[in-house]
Amino acid sequence: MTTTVGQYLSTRLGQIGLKHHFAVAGDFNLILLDELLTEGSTKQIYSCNELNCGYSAEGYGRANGAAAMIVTFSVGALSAMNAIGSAYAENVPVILVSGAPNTNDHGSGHLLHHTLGNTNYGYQAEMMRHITCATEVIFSAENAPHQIDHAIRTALRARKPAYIEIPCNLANAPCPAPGPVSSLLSEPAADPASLEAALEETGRFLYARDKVVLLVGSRMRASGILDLLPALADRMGCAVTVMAAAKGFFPEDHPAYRGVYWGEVSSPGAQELVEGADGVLCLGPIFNDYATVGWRATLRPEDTLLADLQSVTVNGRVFEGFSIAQYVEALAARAPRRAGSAEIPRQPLPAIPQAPRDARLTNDEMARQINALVDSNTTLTAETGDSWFNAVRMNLPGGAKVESEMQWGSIGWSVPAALGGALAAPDRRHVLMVGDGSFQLTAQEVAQMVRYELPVIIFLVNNHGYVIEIKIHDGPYNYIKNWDYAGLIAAFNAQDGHGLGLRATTAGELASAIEQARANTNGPTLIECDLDRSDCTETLVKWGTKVAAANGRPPKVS
Ligand SMILES: Cc1ncc(Cn2nnc(CCOP(=O)(O)OP(=O)(O)O)c2C)c(N)n1
Repeated sequence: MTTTVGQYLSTRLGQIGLKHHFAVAGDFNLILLDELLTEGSTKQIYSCNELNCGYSAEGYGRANGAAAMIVTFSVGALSAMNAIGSAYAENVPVILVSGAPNTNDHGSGHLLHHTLGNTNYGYQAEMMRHITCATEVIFSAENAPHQIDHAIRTALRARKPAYIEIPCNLANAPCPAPGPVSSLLSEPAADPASLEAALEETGRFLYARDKVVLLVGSRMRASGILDLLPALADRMGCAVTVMAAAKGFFPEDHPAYRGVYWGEVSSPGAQELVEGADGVLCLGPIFNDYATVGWRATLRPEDTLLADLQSVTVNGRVFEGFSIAQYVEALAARAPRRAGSAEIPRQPLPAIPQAPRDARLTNDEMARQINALVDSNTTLTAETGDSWFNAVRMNLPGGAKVESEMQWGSIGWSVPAALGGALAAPDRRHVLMVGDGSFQLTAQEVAQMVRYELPVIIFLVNNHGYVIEIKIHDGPYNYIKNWDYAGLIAAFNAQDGHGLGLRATTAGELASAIEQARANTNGPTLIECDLDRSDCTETLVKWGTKVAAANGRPPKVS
């Protein structure tokens, strides 16, 4: 029984749970795209460019567990690399598939279009090795199944992107048909001795302490066990905090929840709670410069247990040989009760008073009205910028989710990512907060939201410039050309669209726009929120000055 290389790939993508794949056509991938259409396991979704294609796949992978994208060689794949970098940094398994030159051209001395103008076609795969967990260049149809399975299996296990290169003359070449997909989906069993040793050392850490706090980090997105965390909290009876990049990873209506720990820009009481605890059990944290507010929010190593996706470090020992899912599942069944930290009451987030309807729109009023829109079935995507700080200060109902990109932080990510998330989870409400600066990088993907009739509610935060950069370090380079953002929708609709573009300059106009957005279920609603440039969150100002100081550290004199 045989199939073709492209249909083998298509079958596998459907078997691992994808319902869509993203693509931009190019002459090196057209036959491959045909094979995917013929096999039909996943719907082919088109993007305006390969960078947006990658961001959409990354956003889809966050909601769906994995994603795939098909681009053409060199001019397509190199454009997608920024998005694959995001998938790598944010632990999202995106399968990047690139069409490639005909196998007969290798070693022929032929110069090919779209290449660097020499006869070495291997540079793309070499570049991809640095930002993927597996890179497979297919040269024979017979070996293609093994290579495709290896790339997908590795991506799923490592929670990282993988790269597959398919020559244009092999996409419809016959190859062996696939065996059971279980060989791609099975997780390696835990090493019993290592897991037991880690749990025993964890017990010694916890029994020696009373005021222990759980701190949830953004790598937990890749763990697949966020729904297990309340059970662990209930078992231990301790307080739970989340890092900013993990906002929404623990239900905020759970009695143990105590807010976002982000150093001096934490939720009220969270910094004192975490830094005053005699033990912090960290799950999947990323302590980078932004998360530590310029290396100022650091925990005492001797009082920190660090549980990462494939290892646990505690009491000066490191344990591997199991996944964080296996570790947390076992811990939730045997951890000692450590309720001291939960005796400290939760401090509420400062309430934002409702502005009069005719008042000039402010950042606070915008955040208040967006927060009111977020319900238990909402996914809120927050772009790099003051949108991070607006998202972090919101009160989330249980079930609400927040997607951000605080490790990679590539502006423009959020617009295509919100499209991907909306495709992956059509039963949820999708709300996007994106600044004017970021929006200008990937704005055209709103046209694809119109095309695919995705009712994403977009809050375009027009504070007239790169305000996050202004707060870090100002200069003429932070001021951008203003657009008629609401007016863009008319261009994107182009006779056949259901997009809606609205502009809000007062509290009342915003309230009315949100009501219209709720009713617009056949396409995106872009609400341009016009703010004064000086109007941003206090936390952004405080955080920006500290990050600027960290960037400005003088070189060490040796
Ligand atoms: C691809 C990429 N290029 C440049 C940067 C640096 N950067 N980070 N944030 C910004 C400005 C963001 O401005 P907006 O989206 O308007 O956000 P806010 O004004 O802060 O609400 C830049 C220019 C970046 N983070 N990513």
